[in-house]
Amino acid sequence: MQPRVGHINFLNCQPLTYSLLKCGYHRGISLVMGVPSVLNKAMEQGQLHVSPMSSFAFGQMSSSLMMLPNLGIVADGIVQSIILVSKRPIDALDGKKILLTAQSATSHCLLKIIMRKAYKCIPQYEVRPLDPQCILNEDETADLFIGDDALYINHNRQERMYYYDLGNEWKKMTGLPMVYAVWAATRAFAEAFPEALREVYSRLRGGFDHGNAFKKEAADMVVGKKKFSRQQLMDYFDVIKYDVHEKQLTALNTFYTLAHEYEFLETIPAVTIADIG
Ligand SMILES: C=C(O[C@@H]1C=C(C(=O)O)C=C[C@H]1O)C(=O)O
Repeated sequence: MQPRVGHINFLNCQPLTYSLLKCGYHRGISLVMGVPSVLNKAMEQGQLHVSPMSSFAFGQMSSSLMMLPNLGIVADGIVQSIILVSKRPIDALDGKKILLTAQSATSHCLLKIIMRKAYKCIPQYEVRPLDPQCILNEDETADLFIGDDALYINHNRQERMYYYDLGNEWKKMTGLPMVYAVWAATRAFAEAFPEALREVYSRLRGGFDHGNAFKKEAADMVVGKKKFSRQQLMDYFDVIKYDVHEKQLTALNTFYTLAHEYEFLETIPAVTIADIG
C-alpha cells in the first residue's frame, strides 16, 4: 500500500520539495501536490492519508486526525508571505470589503482575529481566487494573499498602498510565533498502519532536515523559474521554520483559544499527537 501524502507546492515548503523530488525522499509514497485549501478538503474527504493542513482546518477536524510531532510551518514575527494589501490603513477597515485568497484557511481566521482584537474592526469578508498581478481591482478595500503570491506582492510594493504582514501583526498582539500549518494523519490510517506512518514521518521530517542543510541547492531548483532572486529565496528560507515544540504548541493553542472566543471555532480543539516511536 502506497500512502497518499499531500504536499504544499509553495516556496514555504521548498526545502522538503527539494528532498522529495531531487533526493529520493518520495520513494514509496504517492505525492499529491496542492494549495492548502485543496489539501484540507482532500483530508476531510479521506482522499489523503497524511498531509500538511492549515492549522485552522486541523482545528475544525481534529477529532478525526492526529498531528505529527515536531512538524509545522512556523514564523516568529515577520513571515513575508501572509500579506494584507490595502487602500486604507488597517485601522480604517471597519465595514469595508476585504477579499480573501481561496488558497487558505488559517490566514482568514488570523486576519479576522487581528481585526477584532487589535483594531476593533469588523470588515466584510469574501473568499475569491485572487491574482497577484492585479490587486485591488474590484470594489474591495483590501486583499489578503498567502504563499508565493503574497511573497511576490511583498517584494513588489506599489505606491499609495498599505502593506501588513500578518505574522508581524500576530507577534505584536501576542508576543508569540504563529503556526500556520501542521502535518496530520487521518486517525484511521494512523491506527491501521503505524509502520507506514512511521516511514512517511521519517521521509517528511528527514526531508526538511536534509533540505535545510542544502538550502542553496533547494533555492537553485527554482531560481529563474519563479520571480524571486536567489537572495530573496535564501532570506525567506531563514524566516520559515518547521519545528514545533512547546512554545509553538502554546502559540497554536492561543490561536485556537482566540478563534473560539470570536466564534470562528465551535470548541477549542483537543490536539492528539501521533506516537511515532
Ligand atoms: C506561511 C504560510 O503558511 C501557510 C498558510 C496556510 C493558510 O493560511 O491556511 C496554510 C499553509 C501554509 O502554506 C504561507 O502560505 O505563506
